[in-house]
Amino acid sequence: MLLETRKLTIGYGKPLVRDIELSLDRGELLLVMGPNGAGKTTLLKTLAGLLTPLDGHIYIDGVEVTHNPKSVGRYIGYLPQLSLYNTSIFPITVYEFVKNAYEIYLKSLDIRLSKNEIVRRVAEVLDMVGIDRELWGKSIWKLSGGQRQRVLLARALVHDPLILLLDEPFSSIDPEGRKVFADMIIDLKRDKLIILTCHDPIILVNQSDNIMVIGRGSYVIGKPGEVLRDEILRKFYGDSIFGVEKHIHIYDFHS
Ligand SMILES: Nc1ncnc2c1ncn2[C@@H]1O[C@H](COP(=O)(O)OP(=O)(O)OP(=O)(O)O)[C@@H](O)[C@H]1O
Repeated sequence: MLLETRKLTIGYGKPLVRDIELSLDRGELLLVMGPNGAGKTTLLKTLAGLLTPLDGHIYIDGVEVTHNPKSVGRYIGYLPQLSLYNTSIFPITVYEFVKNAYEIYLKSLDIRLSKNEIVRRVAEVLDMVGIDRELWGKSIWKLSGGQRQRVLLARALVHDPLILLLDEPFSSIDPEGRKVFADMIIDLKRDKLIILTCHDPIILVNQSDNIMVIGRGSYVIGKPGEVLRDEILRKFYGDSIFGVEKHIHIYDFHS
């Protein structure tokens, strides 16, 4: 298994969700759902080594990484929630944003590449996510929401990680852009494990192997058909769930 957790308890001082047991492999897509404040971002940050779990264990490729965040870096690409990037702190171009992240990664692992190799990889990954070359010199704060998400995806992908953690990647993307972004994710899924938080599972439900719903201190995980059921979702979302024929809709008050 590429990523496993045993009795993982996440939270800030006091537990948000206890005893999370995950067993996930390459080529899989896990959608993580749950109401606002349930702990979705906290889970992703904990798996990314950015937060220390309150209890339990995380294994990548069979090796325990729980208290060794440095060892997680090469495996994981993390796309944070866009809201974190809404304010411009300092001016940085699209190209520099991805290049800086790559250089920091290489330095952290003491990997030496030539300038040309770095330039080639950054160009390759920006092309891969479909960012036109005329945008490369533009400040990332001047991009549209959808373009910025692509740049964040490029940054998450630049070191070719096996695990991609995507925190609400569809926020601020219009329906057409969502479809394009979803197709990119489906393509990446071929040789990676992807864990993605979202409020509306519909867009990727047919490609997901498992769905996890977290909330009220607990969680459930299973095949989409086992989890996306009225009585299960009602447990986590209460009355904000309503079923219409075979579709389940969730009110998204997030934005
Ligand atoms: N740095 C922090 N310190 C203390 N508590 C925090 C911190 N960050 C988040 N929290 C709290 O932890 C809980 C879970 O937050 P988290 O961001 O993981 O939820 P979420 O499920 O991702 O929510 P959303 O759907 O709104 O993004 C919330 O109650 C939040 O206020």
